[in-house]
Amino acid sequence: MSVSIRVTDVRKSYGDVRAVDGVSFEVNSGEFFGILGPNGAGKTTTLEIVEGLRQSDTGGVELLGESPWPRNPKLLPRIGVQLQGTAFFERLTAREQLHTFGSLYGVGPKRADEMLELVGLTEKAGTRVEKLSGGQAQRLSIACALVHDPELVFLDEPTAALDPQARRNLWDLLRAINETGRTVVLTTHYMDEAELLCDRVAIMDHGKILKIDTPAALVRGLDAPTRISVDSGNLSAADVTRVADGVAEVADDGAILTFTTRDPSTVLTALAEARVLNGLQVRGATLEDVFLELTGREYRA
Ligand SMILES: Nc1ncnc2c1ncn2[C@@H]1O[C@H](COP(=O)(O)OP(=O)(O)OP(=O)(O)O)[C@@H](O)[C@H]1O
Repeated sequence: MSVSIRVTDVRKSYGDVRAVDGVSFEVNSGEFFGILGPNGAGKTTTLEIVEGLRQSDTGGVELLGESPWPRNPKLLPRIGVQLQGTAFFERLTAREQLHTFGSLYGVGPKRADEMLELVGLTEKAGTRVEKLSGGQAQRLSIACALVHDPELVFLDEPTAALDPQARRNLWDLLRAINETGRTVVLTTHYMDEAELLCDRVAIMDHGKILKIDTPAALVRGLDAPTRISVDSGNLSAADVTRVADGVAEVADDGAILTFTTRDPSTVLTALAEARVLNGLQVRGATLEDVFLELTGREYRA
């Protein structure tokens, strides 16, 4: 497997703020790689340094075997960058926007129209960019990042501010892009998005990478108990401990009774026999629990 991106001990400060504080990671060719962290974690700054849009204070970046800084024109046709807060040319239609972007790379109008189709915007081809919805604008900006068929795509919080349906549609699109063999690097502050899309995730906070692994391995590494909840009213917290051995952290908020166990089979069997499974929800650990374990605090995007 070849390495597309190699980042070694990169640092960047803005005055007193250490935005990126000794970050190292590698991204393999064809991988879907995520940088996950709350607001201000340093994701965008890291990405901009890797893309060659920003100079690091110290440390090294190798992008497709080249140095992205100082600005490296050889890399431009090979990478696609979708920026946070899309900057479109004003007063152009979606199609004109994409044709203009394409022409900067010597890409003809046919390919630009194919991209419009790929992101599901053919019907909006004649609509001015300022009239597009948030989700449509995000998809157009992704089409702009892909129009020259780059082998590596960077997406900075592509689903921020989208409604749940639009996010899901965009996830399908991003998956399809990765399945064509392109390397995708995405930043996000959505745990579920990282868990669902990424082959590997770097969890970032306060300018540092806390851990990198597959979402499954990160969660497995926690060895966390299973969380079970049922409607309260059918049994009290005291009943739970009586009904089933090995439960802990019993909490009743008046509507839902929640507790944890390391022996879900036995507990669920006991609850079923006691006929108190109404409203049952069973949840394993998530990346949210991983973040809590790593930082000692709840995740706040
Ligand atoms: N141009 C800048 N000048 C000064 N400080 C900056 C600048 N850009 C970022 N910062 C600061 O650096 C830190 C990291 O910011 P960055 O945008 O990289 O984080 P992020 O993880 O991408 O956050 P978000 O999810 O909000 O985009 C923050 O404290 C931010 O306020």
